[in-house]
Amino acid sequence: MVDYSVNGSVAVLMVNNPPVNALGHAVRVGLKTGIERGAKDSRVRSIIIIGKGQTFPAGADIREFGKPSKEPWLTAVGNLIKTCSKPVVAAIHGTCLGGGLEIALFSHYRIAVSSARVGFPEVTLGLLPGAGGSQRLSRLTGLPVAMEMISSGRHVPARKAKEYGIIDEIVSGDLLKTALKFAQEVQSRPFKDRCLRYKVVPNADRVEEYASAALTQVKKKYKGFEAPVACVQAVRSSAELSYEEGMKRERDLFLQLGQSGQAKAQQYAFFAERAVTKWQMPGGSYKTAKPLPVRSTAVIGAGTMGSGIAVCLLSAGLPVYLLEQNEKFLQSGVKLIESIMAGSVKLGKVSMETAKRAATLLKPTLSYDDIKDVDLVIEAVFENLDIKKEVFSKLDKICKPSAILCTNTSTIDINRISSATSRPEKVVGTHFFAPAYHMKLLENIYGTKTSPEAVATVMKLGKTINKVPVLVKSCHGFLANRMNAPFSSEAIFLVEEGASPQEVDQVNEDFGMPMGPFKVRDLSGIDISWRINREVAKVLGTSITKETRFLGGNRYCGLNDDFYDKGRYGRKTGKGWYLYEKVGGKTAVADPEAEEIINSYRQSRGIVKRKITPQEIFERQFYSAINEGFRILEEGICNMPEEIDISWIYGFSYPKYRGGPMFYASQIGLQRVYDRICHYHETCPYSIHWVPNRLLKKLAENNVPFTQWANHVSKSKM
Ligand SMILES: CC(C)(COP(=O)(O)OP(=O)(O)OC[C@H]1O[C@@H](n2cnc3c(N)ncnc32)[C@H](O)[C@@H]1OP(=O)(O)O)[C@@H](O)C(=O)NCCC(=O)NCCSC(=O)CC(=O)CCCCCCCCCCCCC(=O)O
Ligand SMILES: NC(=O)C1=CN([C@@H]2O[C@H](COP(=O)(O)OP(=O)(O)OC[C@H]3O[C@@H](n4cnc5c(N)ncnc54)[C@H](O)[C@@H]3O)[C@@H](O)[C@H]2O)C=CC1
Repeated sequence: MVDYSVNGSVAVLMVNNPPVNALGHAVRVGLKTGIERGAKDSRVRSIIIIGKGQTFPAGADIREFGKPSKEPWLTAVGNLIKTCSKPVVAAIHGTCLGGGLEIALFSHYRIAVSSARVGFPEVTLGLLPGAGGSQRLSRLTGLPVAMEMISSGRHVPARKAKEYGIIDEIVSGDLLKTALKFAQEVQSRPFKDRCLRYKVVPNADRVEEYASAALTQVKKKYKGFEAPVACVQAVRSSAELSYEEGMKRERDLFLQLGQSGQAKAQQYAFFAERAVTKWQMPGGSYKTAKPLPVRSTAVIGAGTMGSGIAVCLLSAGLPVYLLEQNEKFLQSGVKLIESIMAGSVKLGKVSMETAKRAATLLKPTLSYDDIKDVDLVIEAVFENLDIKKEVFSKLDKICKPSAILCTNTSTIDINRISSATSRPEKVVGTHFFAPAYHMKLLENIYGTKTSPEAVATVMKLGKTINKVPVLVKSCHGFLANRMNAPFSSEAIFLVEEGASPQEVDQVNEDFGMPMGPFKVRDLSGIDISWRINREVAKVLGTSITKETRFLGGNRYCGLNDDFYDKGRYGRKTGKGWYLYEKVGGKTAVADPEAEEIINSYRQSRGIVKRKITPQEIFERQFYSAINEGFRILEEGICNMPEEIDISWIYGFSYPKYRGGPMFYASQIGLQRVYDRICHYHETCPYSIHWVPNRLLKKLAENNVPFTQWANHVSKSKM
């Protein structure tokens, strides 16, 4: 795990623990023995720590967290480095993160190649640097930088790290060779004063000012997360306490966070995000299918979603033909793209160069002839099967045979769309979430005839455009929207029965959702849900009228339709469930006119308003979604609960510190969740989504641990 060799007068400790050289127990033992050996070795006058392969250690081995800790701890290894009688040089490439940066900061010198990145990402795992990082970094960089770096987990490029004082020298050429030269040079220099613990924290007297600014910022930016606040407190203690006391404070905070549910959930989410990349479908998987190259693209429909999708592609440097049905819509799409880009530049999310390049890569058109040679097309026209079929039939005729034809439909079964083409194997769903340029989820959907090659192509595309792709099998609503349907319907039923949209939204926001379901409806457009409901009715061979109380045997509430009829489509019309300051406004306030629509809806149907508790609001929305999640697993729409949780985190901004709805259910206890679902099945019997799921029942009765749920999933997908 750590290879010891001597080159002239320099000992080289080469960490060899692929893929990221994580500081697991064996590596810590190896480093300890290596330093001890180097200190005793009479040939050796200085020591290098370096990573083999891709990277310097990228942190502790996260898989060891929560298990009984085994000595030596990282702090003990670090103390050996710090007090070593010979100078220790950390030679950095790749990612020097978390425990890796702790090791580097314990070392007497740090050199790095320019492509290296350093950081303390512990906060993203619900933790803080636990081996003294919060005490040492501030002594190097000063309090504001240390507070920002540690509470954000940001990876800092080597050059910036040099400006901050973290890196002593940026080097080029072969890292080991350069490090050997450097390590020889420093042998004659005094190095005891290089030990960071003896340094004074710069501007320590301004700690109150810095800490209060940092706390205000993190509470706003990372609302609900415990770790960022603790990170600021830990750094703060480096200025307020002695080094020893500061170390103790950091350790106490680390242990507190380590025991919190948030850390467990965030660490689960870390591995879940990686697990979903290992996709499988009948006839292929991430291991066997090869993606086709995507060098040029087209987006059909330049509305809300089409424009956002175009921005994603353009930002990744891909040329985009933007095709609309007429000049007016085309121009408004182009304007939308320009304004999204300008907004992203203003927020520092996109560089000016990227925005300028994007403008040259965008090719607005009204002609299908222009797109005949593109590698991949994404359709984002109205959510109407007939229109989509017409578009796909045209694409089939015009596009080159190898082109991948994608649809951004939010609900329609891919098989119904691909049936309009002669190449259903090339048709795949690429479902973006609104706003497409911001939300990270890309729900990729395969139909019965979609080829693994087409799937591999859109899974890779997802990574290229910086999304988190999750693969699901086609069904009505797919994974995310199918689960969201009961969640969202229950929100309306609750208002129908007596809650206000504000009360429902508040419960969701208190739980950690960034926006309640009514604010979300206003954002995505009440006209969109209106259209979706009509499509559902069409599939069911029926239609929706003022009298509709059941759709397909399921409870139906027409409140959304009343808002639609009044032209209240949400933000886009300046009013929906809320009132906005202007058309396209963002500030939602309660609107007496909306309340009036709700009241008259209730009156006209003889509904007597009742008081509904926050607990009932929470359970009816989240538990109905969880029940649907188990149905999705049971049917093999996805392979594992991680795919559901990641879809919620990146598609609906579900709070990562709760892990995702399925993980949350495992923490509540499946028996309790199952019992409450049975209760609502009795009290709200008119919704199919309350029929208690059999898989959930089985897992609850047998007390099956979360890690084994996937073994009970239908294998029809493989
Ligand atoms: C490094 C990356 C940026 C690389 O990204 P990429 O190339 O995209 O690869 P990935 O697909 O992400 O990863 C590849 C593969 O590697 C796995 N992996 C990655 N990182 C880790 C890891 N750190 N541990 C384990 N496994 C890892 C990943 O899962 C993939 O495998 P797969 O899942 O099978 O596909 C990127 O990977 C990345 O960002 N990684 C995480 C970096 C990170 O977060 N680092 C920080 C970790 S936390 C840390 O370092 C904290 C510490 O060091 C704490 C030390 C404190 C010790 C002191 C405690 C004091 C109290 C103890 C006292 C107790 C006793 C008492 O006194 O009572
Ligand atoms: N709005 C949302 O939150 C989300 C919507 N979706 C899906 O994305 C698709 C598009 O939705 P929005 O962008 O919201 O709709 P939109 O109404 O904002 O835009 C649709 C655009 O398609 C154009 N169009 C219609 N027929 C066309 C044709 N034959 N050829 C070329 N252009 C045509 C229209 O002129 C319009 O500009 C739908 O399938 C919807 O279900 C998916 C995820 C989220």
